[in-house]
Amino acid sequence: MTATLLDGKATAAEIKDELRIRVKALAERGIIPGLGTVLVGADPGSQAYVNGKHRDCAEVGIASIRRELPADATQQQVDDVLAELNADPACHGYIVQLPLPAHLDTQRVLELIDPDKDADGLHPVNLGRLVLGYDGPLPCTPRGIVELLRRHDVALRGATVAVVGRGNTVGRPLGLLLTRRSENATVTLCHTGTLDLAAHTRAADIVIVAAGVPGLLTAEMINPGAVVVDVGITRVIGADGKGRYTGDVDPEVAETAGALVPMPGGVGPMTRAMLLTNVVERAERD
Ligand SMILES: Nc1nc2c(c(=O)[nH]1)N[C@@H](CN(C=O)c1ccc(C(=O)N[C@@H](CCC(=O)O)C(=O)O)cc1)CN2
Repeated sequence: MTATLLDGKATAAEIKDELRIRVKALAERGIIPGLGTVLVGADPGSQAYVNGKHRDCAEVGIASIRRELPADATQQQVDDVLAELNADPACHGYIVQLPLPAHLDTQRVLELIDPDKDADGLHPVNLGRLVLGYDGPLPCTPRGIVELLRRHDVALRGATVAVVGRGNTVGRPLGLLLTRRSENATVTLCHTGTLDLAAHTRAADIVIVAAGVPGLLTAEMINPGAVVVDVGITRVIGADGKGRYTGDVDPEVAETAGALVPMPGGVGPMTRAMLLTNVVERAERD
């Protein structure tokens, strides 16, 4: 391996240390930040992610508010839980764990979250604020990627960045974030309709892959020395019959890249740290 690994787990731990201090300062003002989670169904992956969020809260002193509904919950039951959290003064921000069961209307659910309590930054009002360059909670994964690169001195100003994937949670908001005046990167947003993906990734200083296609980015597709960020996380069944998570970046990329944000241990822990940051920032505005 030649690439320097940019360790998201260690950076997230640093951020949690900083948040612990800010949470203590809030406590002195009589404010305890509260994060709510809404989990519908019993998908083991989603359960593990929600459990992780509550472990993180306990680590930094944020209060946890958990709401769980069965997989066959009606839209009305979900709407009622959101109305309850919107009205709860102890809840500074909350998330609805995605994906939701197919019979539920994800767009409606995201729109019912009070934009002021939108810890994930995925409400249309907050994504609109991002488009317009206004302040607001930022989506956690894009924010985590930018923060990780910043803390590892990866220059964005003037850099060319290929973002692969145009989803609403990562690719599209990431493109917006990277092209803000404060970041000033030049972004090419690639997607399934892109004709020559490798031509775009090869031309980039930084390649960020959030396509959900295991091994999509191979070593021949990058400029030697490029910075590569693996956002993919797909559950696959290995040759041993056991399930495991795999990223969008082929392992051989580590021989050609200058730096690599790996999966696991890269973007995932940063996503969790940014969720806590969004909640603390919201509580600091009280
Ligand atoms: N409402 C939301 N739903 C979902 C989001 C989200 O940001 N908001 N993102 C993903 C799931 N997710 C958080 O919810 C998440 C996924 C993975 C990780 C993580 O730390 N992964 C590890 C590897 C896997 C593991 O060891 O379990 C890593 O990258 O090191 C954190 C959060 C979809 N749903």
